[in-house]
Amino acid sequence: MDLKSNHTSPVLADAAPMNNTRLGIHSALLPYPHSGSPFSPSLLLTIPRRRPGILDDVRSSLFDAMKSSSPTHEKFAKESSSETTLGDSNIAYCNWMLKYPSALASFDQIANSANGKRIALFLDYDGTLSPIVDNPDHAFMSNAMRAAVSNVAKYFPTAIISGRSRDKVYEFVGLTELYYAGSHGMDIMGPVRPSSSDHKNCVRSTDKQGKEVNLFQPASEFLPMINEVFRSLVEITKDIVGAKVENNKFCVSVHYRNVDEKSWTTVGQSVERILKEYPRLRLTHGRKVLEVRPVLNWDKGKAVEFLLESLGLTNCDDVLPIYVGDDRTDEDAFKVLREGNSGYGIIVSSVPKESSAFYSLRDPSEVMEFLKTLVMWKQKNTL
Ligand SMILES: O=P(O)(O)OC[C@H]1O[C@H](O[C@H]2O[C@H](CO)[C@@H](O)[C@H](O)[C@H]2O)[C@H](O)[C@@H](O)[C@@H]1O
Repeated sequence: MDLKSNHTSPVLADAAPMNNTRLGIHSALLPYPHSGSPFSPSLLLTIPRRRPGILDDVRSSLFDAMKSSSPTHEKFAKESSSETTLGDSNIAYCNWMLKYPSALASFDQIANSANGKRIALFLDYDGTLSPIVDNPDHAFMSNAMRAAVSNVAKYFPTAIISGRSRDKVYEFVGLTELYYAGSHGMDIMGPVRPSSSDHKNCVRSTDKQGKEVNLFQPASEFLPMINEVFRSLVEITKDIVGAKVENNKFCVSVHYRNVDEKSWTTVGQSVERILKEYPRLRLTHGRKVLEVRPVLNWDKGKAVEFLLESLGLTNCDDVLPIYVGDDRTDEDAFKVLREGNSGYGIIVSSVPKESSAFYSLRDPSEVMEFLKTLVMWKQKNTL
């Protein structure tokens, strides 16, 4: 089966991909050119194509997007002023915290909102539970963090929602008492609920312990395409020193953290060249990573809604979902909670960045403190 077709670039402008999309059915965006799509129409996204003849703009905007995907302290200091010092960037961070207060310093406020409510906890993995490291295969979480997550899960339903493949993130976390969503929410293993079995692409399955679970994989039809594009991306980037392609099952990551900055454009253009042949795939940006994923109206925000529904926690006034994450893909979840006025997003960042979150934490060690504080608060309140 030919998985490709010649359409113009599927690359989305980076800033706010979802704002540039229109929901609805579009036959050209079906994963395969056949009728009777397995997708619910509302899961299909249409994406505006770029005008031809603006290649230079495209190149520089791609490079800018790649550059800004994971700002460092030094970069932020340089951008703030020509004579900045570390003190200035601290001031900028403190100013930023006026808008996104520390979830630790504001814990009493969070606890007040949580009084009499059931907290549901959603945690991103990379940069949230584990520090960002150069080698994605070595992004291990500490035993102390594992213990903190395990403890918090004793009191609140807890799910990990990651861009990694579900198997990989489970391998890193290794806790059976959690729910896991991999591939940016396109691969969810959650509790069995009669309501969620109504969803298309939802099947009963068993987890590694033999427990009955619901498996939701809205992008399952894309699997052959993703595997094919993974191989092409490995091939096209094989001579770029430091580039690494990771197969995350329903999406592919092309890492450029270890690539010399002079070659970042080459990485970006190589990915764009491959994606030109796959109009049903799109490109988004993460932390020094380009993420190739299906054109599907499904993201971490939808995954949160799906899990809440599976847990029987939808439309309940006494539920407070809390989502902790560091990446642009976590913004979809922050938005769902903010727009629904239903819970709190907590952004993990040591530099100021615009976010739909309510609170902030500086790094994974503060995330661990926050999880421990939640447990202590719950224990105190259940005595
Ligand atoms: O949703 P997440 O759990 O945050 O996953 C997002 C991506 O995380 C990983 O990449 C990032 O972390 C790596 C390890 O610290 C780092 O080397 C890389 O530069 C970061 O982008 C993961 O490897 C990707 O596949 C995930 O999509």
